[in-house]
Amino acid sequence: MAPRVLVSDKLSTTAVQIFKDRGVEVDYLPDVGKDKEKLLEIIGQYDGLAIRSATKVTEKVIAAAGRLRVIGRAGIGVDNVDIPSASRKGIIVMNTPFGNSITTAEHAIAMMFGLARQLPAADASTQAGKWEKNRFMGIEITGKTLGIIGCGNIGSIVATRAVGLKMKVIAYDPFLSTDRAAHLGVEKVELDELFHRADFITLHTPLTDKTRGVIDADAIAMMKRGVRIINCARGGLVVEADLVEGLKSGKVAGAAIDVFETEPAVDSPLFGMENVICTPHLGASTQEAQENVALQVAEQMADYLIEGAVSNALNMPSISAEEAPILTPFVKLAEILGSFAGQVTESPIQEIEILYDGITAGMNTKALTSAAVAGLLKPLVQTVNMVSAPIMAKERGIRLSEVRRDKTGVFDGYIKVTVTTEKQTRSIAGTCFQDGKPRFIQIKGINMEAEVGRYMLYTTNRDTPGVIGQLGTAFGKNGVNIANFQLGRDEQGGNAIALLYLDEPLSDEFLAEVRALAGIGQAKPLVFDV
Ligand SMILES: NC(=O)c1ccc[n+]([C@@H]2O[C@H](COP(=O)([O-])OP(=O)(O)OC[C@H]3O[C@@H](n4cnc5c(N)ncnc54)[C@H](O)[C@@H]3O)[C@@H](O)[C@H]2O)c1
Ligand SMILES: O=C(O)CC[C@@H](O)C(=O)O
Repeated sequence: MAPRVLVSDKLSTTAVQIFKDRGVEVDYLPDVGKDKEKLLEIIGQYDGLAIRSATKVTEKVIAAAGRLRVIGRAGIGVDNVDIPSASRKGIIVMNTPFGNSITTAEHAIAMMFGLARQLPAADASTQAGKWEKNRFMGIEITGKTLGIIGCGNIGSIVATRAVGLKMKVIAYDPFLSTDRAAHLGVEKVELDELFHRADFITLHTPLTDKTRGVIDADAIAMMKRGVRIINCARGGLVVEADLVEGLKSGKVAGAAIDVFETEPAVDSPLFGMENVICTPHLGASTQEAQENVALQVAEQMADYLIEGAVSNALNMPSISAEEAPILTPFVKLAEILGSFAGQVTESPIQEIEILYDGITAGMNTKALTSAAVAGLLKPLVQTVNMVSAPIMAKERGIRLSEVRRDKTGVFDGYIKVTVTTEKQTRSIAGTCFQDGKPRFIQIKGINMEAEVGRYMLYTTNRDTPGVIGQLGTAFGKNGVNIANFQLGRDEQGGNAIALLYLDEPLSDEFLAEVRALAGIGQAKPLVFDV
C-alpha cells in the first residue's frame, strides 16, 4: 500500500507534485492545521505529516496518530512539534535547516532599514496626503553598530550583509569561535557588552530556556538610548511588555517584530505604537524560500517513507535495520554523554575527543560520534541533528577526533566524551548495561555509577564532612524528592562530585539556595531526553 501524507499547512504545490511523482498519496488540506478538532479526527489515516508553523503537533495529536511515521517541517523551527512525544512513539521529526535562511536574514535587514527611515509610517502618512517631511527624520546605517544575538545560519548571513553595508558588527553567541567570528568579519563580545554598544540589535537564536526573555527590562536598561531592536527569530525572546515600556520611555527608538509571544498575534500592546514595525511571521515568506523548503521536505519525507533513508532528522540517527538492535542503546548513551558535556560547558568548545573502549570500538562509531556531537550542540543549536552535527562542529572550528581501543576495564565497553574549551578540559564516560539503559561511570576522571534521569543535578565540592548532609537537608526542606544520589571523589579530602536524579526540575530560587550552600562549588541542573 502506498504511504499517505497529509499536508496540513500552506505549502508550495511543488511538494504535492513531488509526493505524487514519488508514489506517495497526498492530501493537501492547508486549513486543517488551524482546525485542531479536524486534525485530531483525520491524523490517524496518515503515515506522514508535512507542516509549516500553523499546525501544532501536540502530544494529543501524536497520540491520535496511530500510523504516523514522519513529521516534516518545511522550515527551521520545530517549536510547534512535541518532539519528545514523537520520539517516544518512534515518529521521526525532520526539518529543512537551510532552505529559508537567506530569506529570513534579508527580512531582518529589511526591518533594519524600515526602522532607520520609518518607512511604514512615512508611507502611511504620505498616502494619507500629509507630506510630513519634517516628521520622518531618519538615521544612517553606515558606521552604526549592529549587535547580533545568535550567530548561526541566519545570524551569520545577517552579519555578512551588514558588513557589506559598512556597519560595525558585534555578535554574542556562546558557540561562535574566535576564528569563525574573524572569518565573518564580526567582533565576538559578551552579551552585556553587546547591549552597551549596539545601535541596532537583531535576534537569531532558537527559543530555549536560556534565550527566553533575553530582551527584558534589565537588558533594555543596559542598552544605548535610541537603540533599535529587531526580532525575526522567535516570539518569547523579547518580553513584549518590557519592550513597550522601553519604547514609551524613549530608551528604545524603534522595534521591528516579526514573531510574537502569542501567534497569530491579533492583539498586541505593540500595535499602533508609532516607532514599531510588525509583520505576521513573514521571515521565511518568499517564493524562493518556500520553494526550497517545500521541495526539500517532500523529498526527505518520500525518501524515508519509501526507502527508509533518513536526513535532517532531529530525533533519529541514521542506522541500518541490521545494526539497530545493538547500536540503538549506545546511540542514546552517546547523545546523553554529549548532552551532559554540552549542558555543563559554558565557553566555546575547541576540541571533542570520543574514546570507544571494548565492544563500542567495533560499532558504527560514525553514528555514535554524530549522536554525541548532536547531544553536545543541542543545548545551543536548535537545528542540530545526527546528520548535521559533525558539519556544524567543523563550521564552528571544533576539532573532532575518535579513539578506538580494546577493552581496558571492568566494563565490556564504554564511551568517553572529552571536551576541551578555551578554559578547561572535561570528560564524561558511560556505558549500557544488559538492560539497555545508559549509566554514567566516570565524570572528570572520578568513578561513579549513576542512572540517567530526566532531571538531574550535578554538583562539585571539596571532600569534607557535612556538605552532602546540607544538600540532603536543603532538598528535604524544599520538598524535592531525590530518586537517586551518587557520589564520587578523586581522593580523601580531594575533589568530590555528586549526581542527583530528581523527580522534578529545580526552581531558580532553590537552585540559588543550593549554590549558596557552604562547600558547594558548581551546581548545574541537567535535563536529559529519557
Ligand atoms: N521569522 C521566521 O520566519 C524565521 C525563519 C527561519 C528561522 N527562524 C528562527 O530563527 C532562529 C535562528 O535560526 P537559524 O537557522 O539561524 O538557527 P541556528 O541553529 O543555525 O543558529 C542559532 C544560533 O543561536 C546560537 N545560540 C543558542 N543559544 C544562544 C544563546 N543563549 N545566546 C546566544 N546565541 C545562542 C547558537 O549557537 C546558534 O549559532 C530560530 O529561532 C528559527 O526558528 C525564524
Ligand atoms: O513557515 C514559516 O512561515 C515560518 C518558518 C520559520 O519560523 C522557521 O523557523 O523556519
